[in-house]
Formats: sequence, structure tokens, C-alpha cells
Amino acid sequence: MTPVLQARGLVKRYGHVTALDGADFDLMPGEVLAVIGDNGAGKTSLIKALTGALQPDEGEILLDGKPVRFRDPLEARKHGIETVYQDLAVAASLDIATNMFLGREVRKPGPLGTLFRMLDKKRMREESAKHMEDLKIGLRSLTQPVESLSGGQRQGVAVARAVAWASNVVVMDEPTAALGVKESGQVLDMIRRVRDRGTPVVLISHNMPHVFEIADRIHVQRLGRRVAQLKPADHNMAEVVAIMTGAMTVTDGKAVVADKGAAEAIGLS
Ligand SMILES: Nc1ncnc2c1ncn2[C@@H]1O[C@H](COP(=O)(O)OP(=O)(O)OP(=O)(O)O)[C@@H](O)[C@H]1O
Repeated sequence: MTPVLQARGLVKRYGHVTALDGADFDLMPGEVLAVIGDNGAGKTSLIKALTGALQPDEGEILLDGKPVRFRDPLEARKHGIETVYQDLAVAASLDIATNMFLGREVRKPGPLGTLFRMLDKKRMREESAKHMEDLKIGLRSLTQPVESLSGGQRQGVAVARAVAWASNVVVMDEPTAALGVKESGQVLDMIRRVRDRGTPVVLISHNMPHVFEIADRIHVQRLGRRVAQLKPADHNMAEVVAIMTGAMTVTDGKAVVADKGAAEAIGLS
């Protein structure tokens, strides 16, 4: 099976700091792939390179097996790759339907739209309502401003927007970081629905229980490169954390102690 999105040997240097040091990446069709790693492991840099927000110094990116180069996030979006950023890029004072169509406004048909640039608010509301329903995001009214929503509902709007436009990949950077238990649960449900719709999801997360709950596979990033690809069913959380920190490595699909001192320090071995 050809990966939907792939990277080979990505390198990104910031002066003396090497954020990406030959990073590989593979996202398979229809999966939720969690990207985990310690602080500074290069998760954000990897995701930025894959979504056009950063230009790698070396390496290549392939979409459906074909080499691509995204000069900016807009170009990645044109290729069906949508990103939900941690700092929720929703416009708080605008209503939900307008947020869904931000940057992609639908104009009225005929001269009202082409000459007078009038927005087709009705159509945008109807389409937004359909997307919200698809993802089971229960909102009373799409004309309420986003600032009147709870954190989880705002996240819902950001996710729904990404999903609505993503034809290939949805990338989410810590989507549950700022949310409570119930709201996190709703976002995880939403991610499942996106996957069930057939769109693969890349999820950066520090939250190991969430990763284990939702991911089909885990990409472990360490010191600027991918050090393991795992299935949550094959490992327990302690092992995965040990691999993330370098206390263990994966050899022939099995986690083995690589650094005895570090492994003992986290209660393994
Ligand atoms: N714009 C930048 N200028 C200089 N150094 C940078 C820049 N962006 C990232 N870095 C450095 O590159 C390394 C990787 O950073 P990156 O943000 O990709 O890691 P991360 O795994 O996402 O970390 P975190 O979990 O803390 O967000 C770090 O050492 C970081 O300080």
C-alpha cells in the first residue's frame, strides 16, 4: 500500500540546532497516526515541513507516492492537507459558519456575487450545519459568535473546518491539550469519525492515554528523527515512554533496554 503522505530524510537546521536530522515519516490510508516525542524531539518541525509551514534543508516529501514541494501552508491545503493548530486559528468574534468558510467565502451567484462581492451566507450556514451534523458537533445555532462557545466546542469548529476541506490528510497539533475530560472525549470521538470517513489523521500528542485510546500506529520522534513505528496493541505505555526517552530501543519489533540506568530510573528492568 502506498502511504498517503511520506517523508524521506528530512533535515532542518536552525544555526547550530538540528531540529530534523534525517527524519522519515509514513502515513498510511485510513489510519490515525500519533506522533510522539520528548520536548525538542522535532515533532513540530516535522509537521511544519509536511504542511508547508517550513522548508526543509534536505529530504523529500511525497503525496500519494509523488514528490511534492509545498512553498507555504496554502499550497499544502490546495493538495488536501489541512492542519488544526494548537493555538486554534478561529476568529473569536465571527460566527461559526463564517469561521468554517474563512478564506474560502462563498459569494452569491450572479452579479451580486461577482460584482458586489456579496456573501452567500445562507449557503455557508447550510453547508456548515451539514458538516457539524456529520461530525455530531451539537451546536444550538451557527450564527452565534465563536467566543460564546466552550473550549471543546471551539475545538470542534476548528476540527470541522479542517475536515470539511481536507481531501487527503488532517493534521492535529495537541487537539486535547487545553480541554477537560468530557471535551477531550468529544474531540477523540470526532477524530474517530474523521478516520471512519476515510481521511487519515496525524495527531501530535503528549497525552499517552489519548494516544493509546485512539492511535492505530505511533511514530516515535527522538533527536530529530523517527526512532520507531509501533502499534499500541503491541506495547504498554511504560515501554513506549522508554522508547521515547531512549531508555529502550525497538529491535525486530521488540522493545529492548538500551540504557540500563535510564530504564531503571523509570522503573523498567
Ligand atoms: N524557529 C526556530 N529557531 C531556532 N530553533 C528552533 C526553531 N524551531 C525549533 N527550534 C529548535 O529545534 C528543536 C526541535 O523543535 P520542535 O519544536 O520541532 O520540537 P518538538 O518536538 O515539537 O518540541 P515540543 O514538544 O517542546 O513542542 C528544538 O531544539 C528547538 O529549540
